[in-house]
Amino acid sequence: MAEYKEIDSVAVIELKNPPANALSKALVTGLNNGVKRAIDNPRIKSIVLIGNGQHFSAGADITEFPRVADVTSKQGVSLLTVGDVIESCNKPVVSAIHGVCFGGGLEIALFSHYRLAVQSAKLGFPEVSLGILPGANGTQRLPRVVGFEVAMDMIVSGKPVSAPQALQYGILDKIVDGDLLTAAVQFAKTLNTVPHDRRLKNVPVPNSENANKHFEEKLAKIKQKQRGYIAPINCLKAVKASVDLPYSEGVTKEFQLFMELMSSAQARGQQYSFFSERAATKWYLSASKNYKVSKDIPVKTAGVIGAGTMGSGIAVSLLTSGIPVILVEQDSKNLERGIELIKSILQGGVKLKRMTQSQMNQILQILQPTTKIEDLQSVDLIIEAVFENLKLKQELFSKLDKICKRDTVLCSNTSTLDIDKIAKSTSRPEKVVGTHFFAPAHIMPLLENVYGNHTSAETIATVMKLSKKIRKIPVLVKTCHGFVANRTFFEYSQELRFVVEEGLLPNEVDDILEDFGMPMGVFKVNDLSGIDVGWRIRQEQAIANGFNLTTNTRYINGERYCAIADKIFQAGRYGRKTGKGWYQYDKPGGRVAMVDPNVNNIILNHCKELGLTRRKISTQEVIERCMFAAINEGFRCLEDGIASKPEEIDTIWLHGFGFPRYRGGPMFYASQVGLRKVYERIKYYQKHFPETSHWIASEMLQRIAESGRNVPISEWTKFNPTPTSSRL
Ligand SMILES: CCCCCCC[C@H](O)CC(=O)SCCNC(=O)CCNC(=O)[C@H](O)C(C)(C)COP(=O)([O-])OP(=O)([O-])OC[C@H]1O[C@@H](n2cnc3c(N)ncnc32)[C@H](O)[C@@H]1OP(=O)([O-])[O-]
Repeated sequence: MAEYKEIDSVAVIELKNPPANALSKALVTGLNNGVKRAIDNPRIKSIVLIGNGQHFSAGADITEFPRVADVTSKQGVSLLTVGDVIESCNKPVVSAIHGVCFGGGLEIALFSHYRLAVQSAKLGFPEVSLGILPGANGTQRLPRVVGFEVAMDMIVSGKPVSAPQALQYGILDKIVDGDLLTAAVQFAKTLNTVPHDRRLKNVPVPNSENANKHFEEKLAKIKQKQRGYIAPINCLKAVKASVDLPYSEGVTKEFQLFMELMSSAQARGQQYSFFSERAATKWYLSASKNYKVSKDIPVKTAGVIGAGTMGSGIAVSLLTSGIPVILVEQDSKNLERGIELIKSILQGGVKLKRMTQSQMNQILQILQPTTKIEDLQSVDLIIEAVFENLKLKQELFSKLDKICKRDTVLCSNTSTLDIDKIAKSTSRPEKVVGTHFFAPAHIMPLLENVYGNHTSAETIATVMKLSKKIRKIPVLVKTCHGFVANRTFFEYSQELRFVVEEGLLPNEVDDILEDFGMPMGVFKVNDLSGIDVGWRIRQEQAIANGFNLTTNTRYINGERYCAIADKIFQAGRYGRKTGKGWYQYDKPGGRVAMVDPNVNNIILNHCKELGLTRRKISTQEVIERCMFAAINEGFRCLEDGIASKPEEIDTIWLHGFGFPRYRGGPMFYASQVGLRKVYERIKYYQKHFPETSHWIASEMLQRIAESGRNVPISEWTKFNPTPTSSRL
């Protein structure tokens, strides 16, 4: 766990806990023993701490966090005790850093007397994203090096800094070239004693004159931008304590704030999210087809068909990851519009200093716009982003099948359509796969990849690998209408339309959802995505299923239907783009949503026409109805084998719909409410709304709820009554 060796008069202690040298109890104990051994050996004059493998250390071992008592135990060796041993050691201790030096890893480095790093190293305190704060005195030590303002920014944002930036801030003493160990040992040999100011607890916080002002400003920003999150606030308070209190009292304050977070439900949700994102990327179809063994096809060039908002965003994601793109549109006018869109997205990146003008120009060099689909004949992968129409997509895929080389992977950016039906139009169904991007495609992190019955493991491996390359968080699901994202979101939003039909106004519903932690209420989301888009999808579905959908429709095949959205469409209110939808906007395309009495009239008249008596609906009822409807559908996705584990559903909601990270995702939220209660409430709503089939409880949910025990989320799939896939 921590390997000890001696190079001349220098003791080298190597942190070794693959893959990221997480500071488990065992590693911390090994480190402590190593430092003590070096202290006890009179031949040793200085000590180097270094990481084995790719990183110095990713910080405390998060897998040990559920056992809060272990992490904070005063017994045995903790990060704090080893930190004290390092700092008080009379032999100089040098941390030699490569890869990442995060969280507890950076705290170890700040207990050390000197810090060296290679150019590519990254240093930071990401604890805030796990719902906690740097609890091994990081909030009291970093400000003593970099000053209040920089420490506050680093700890509250959780964003790492590069080695050159860390050198500029004074976190590093030196950046070294060549072999890190050799350089660190050489450096350590030049050191004899530990000067007073090399022990950070002895040093005052520099540049803290305006701390009160910076604190207030930051607090206001957090409350606005990270509404509902408690960790950033406690991080901020802890850093402020470094200015307000002497070191010994500051660390006590840090401990108190740390413990508050550590025992919070938010920290549980955020830490679950960390692991669920990783679990979701691990796909498994069978022993011979899974993320471990299946090989991908390298994607050196790509094609994008359709240069609308989606296609342009997808092209930007590929281009900015260094993948040359051939962009195809049907005519030069649309192509020109797409190129302008791409340029304006890139220009936005230049404005935000995410890239330079010359980097933008280089990116544009690898974009090849064309109106000839034949130009795609030799690309490795194509993503189609044309209008959501099955016939259109089938025709396109059939054409691509004839044009492209045999091993080109054909992806559809469909958000609902059955991948098998698209694949059927080709002679290579094994190469056809869904890549469902979320708008805006160059920003939203989620990529819902969809496999059909014939999609090969090689094709899946290719899109999963590509997703990571283009900085997306991929989740693999099986094909069905709407996949996981839209299947679950549909039930959520449908239930909220019923709530409006029964008594609340759209803005009242949106306020409740935003207080719950959603970044935007569902009606604002509708306005953003376009009321006309939803209307068209409903109409297409109606036509496909052979019924007529009008503003008078109340039931479809005995199922309750709410036509208010259709009435909003009929009034020419298509959403933000027309300056009016569920809300009134400051201008077409504007962002400022205002309540519109005309919308309220449409709703009230609708209810009058149908003879519906409106009623008061509580916040609890709104949350239960939309969340439990989505959760029940999530369980059905598991039953149908569309999703293979709850973590996939949660990752989709976190990164596709901005579900609050501190709640973990809808399935995790259900686990926190308790599945017994969720099940009982679903049964209750089924009794009250018998004409809505999404209130028929999933059998899997029922089994878990009736098992009589609190089944952990990791064991839920064992209760699946109809596993349709062999996936784990
Ligand atoms: C009394 C008070 C005591 C106070 C104590 C508190 C001390 C401290 O302040 C708190 C912390 O340090 S909090 C910590 C603050 N630190 C952070 O928040 C850092 C979180 N980690 C990261 O940012 C990224 O994982 C890396 C950049 C390290 C690697 O990225 P990459 O190359 O894309 O790879 P990848 O796929 O991401 O990870 C590979 C594998 O490593 C696993 N794993 C990773 N870190 C782990 C950890 N700390 N632990 C356990 N496991 C960790 C990860 O799960 C995965 O496992 P799998 O089974 O293969 O799926």
